[in-house]
Amino acid sequence: MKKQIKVVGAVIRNEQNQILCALRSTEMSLPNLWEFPGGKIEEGEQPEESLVREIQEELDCEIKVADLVEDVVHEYPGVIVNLLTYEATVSSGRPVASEHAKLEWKEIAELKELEWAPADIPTVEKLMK
Ligand SMILES: Nc1nc2c([nH]c(=O)n2[C@H]2C[C@H](O)[C@@H](COP(=O)(O)OP(=O)(O)OP(=O)(O)O)O2)c(=O)[nH]1
Ligand SMILES: [Mg+2]
Repeated sequence: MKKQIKVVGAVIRNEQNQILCALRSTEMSLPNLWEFPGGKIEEGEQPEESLVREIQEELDCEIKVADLVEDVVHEYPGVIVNLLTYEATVSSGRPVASEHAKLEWKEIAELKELEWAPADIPTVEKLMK
């Protein structure tokens, strides 16, 4: 059976209603694709807790997590990913990329111009509705 992983991603919005988009680096899996920053849920964690932890690790800032945006199951060649995306805002600090190649704040209308990781596309579509 294919490995299944549970992953959380943050749809971080600023005061101008822009969304923080993160480009995966060449050292990561799915290189050069855009994603909502986040990562794997660890044992015993609630998804919201994982997201706060992952954003602290990856972006060195604190977020406040709000509503669920999408719950997507996507089958990649080697793994099945269950991606939960949540609305979030920065509550302390400023996002700085430590693992990603870059971070960009984008207008909702600009999101479709980026090349997203496949599991993220339903979230992007939901945001554009
Ligand atoms: N974080 C995140 N991962 C995603 C998204 N879309 C998507 O397909 N993935 C995939 C890529 C990875 O195979 C998997 C987990 O992502 P990850 O590399 O961020 O995991 P992580 O932060 O826990 O990092 P690590 O411990 O494995 O180094 O989910 C997304 O929007 N955000
Ligand atoms: Mg990650």
